[in-house]
Amino acid sequence: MNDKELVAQHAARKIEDGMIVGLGTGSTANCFIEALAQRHHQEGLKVQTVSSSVVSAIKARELGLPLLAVEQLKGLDVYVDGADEVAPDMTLLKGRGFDLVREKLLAGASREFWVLINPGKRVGRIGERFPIPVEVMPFAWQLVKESLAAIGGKAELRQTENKDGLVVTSHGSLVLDTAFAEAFDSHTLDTVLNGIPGVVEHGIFSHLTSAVFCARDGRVEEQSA
Ligand SMILES: O=C[C@H](O)[C@H](O)[C@H](O)COP(=O)(O)O
Repeated sequence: MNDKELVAQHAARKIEDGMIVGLGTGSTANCFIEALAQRHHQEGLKVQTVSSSVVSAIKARELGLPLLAVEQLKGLDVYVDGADEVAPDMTLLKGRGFDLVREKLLAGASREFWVLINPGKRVGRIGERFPIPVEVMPFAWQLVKESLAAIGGKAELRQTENKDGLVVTSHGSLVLDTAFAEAFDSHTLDTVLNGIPGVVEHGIFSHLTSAVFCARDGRVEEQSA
């Protein structure tokens, strides 16, 4: 069993009968969906799920997990997802994929948010390895880019892998990947980004994480808020 499967199974074992479970997006979240489906089928665990992306919804449906639409939700018990960076205070950077808006919506609406990682995701500060993904309304990208420059951010529109077009998120936004030359306080930047007109969402997840489960040397370490 690899680290992603190990940490996914650890999280899936904590799910209880009757819970509404949010499914994240990405390779680690995929392992969790598989582990949860296994418990649902083998142990008769009764859960309802809601997905942060079309990809996760398709996977959940294929594996026979009961799936709710986000529109039906008034809240959920736990949201389980991976992350790109995790700071010591459990602030996250997410959004290397295309599903940032629904990911943050579900994380914020959930009673608990569990983040599944390996030690390679830990950083001293947010933005250490990746630029900050900022989702923008397509017509606003140039003006938002100027606003980001005014606070010290160098923003580039995210291109498709083979550089023949722009990435469009599942929400229909463009992404400005924004690097800051100077170290910044992630909570302050979170607030500042939230206040820029034309910004739909961004990848800093502050004060949302309840627990980080980290697979290391065949064991899972837990860090709780
Ligand atoms: O938008 C992407 C998500 O934030 C993912 O959860 C994140 O990129 C981690 O993905 P993975 O588990 O594949 O490393």
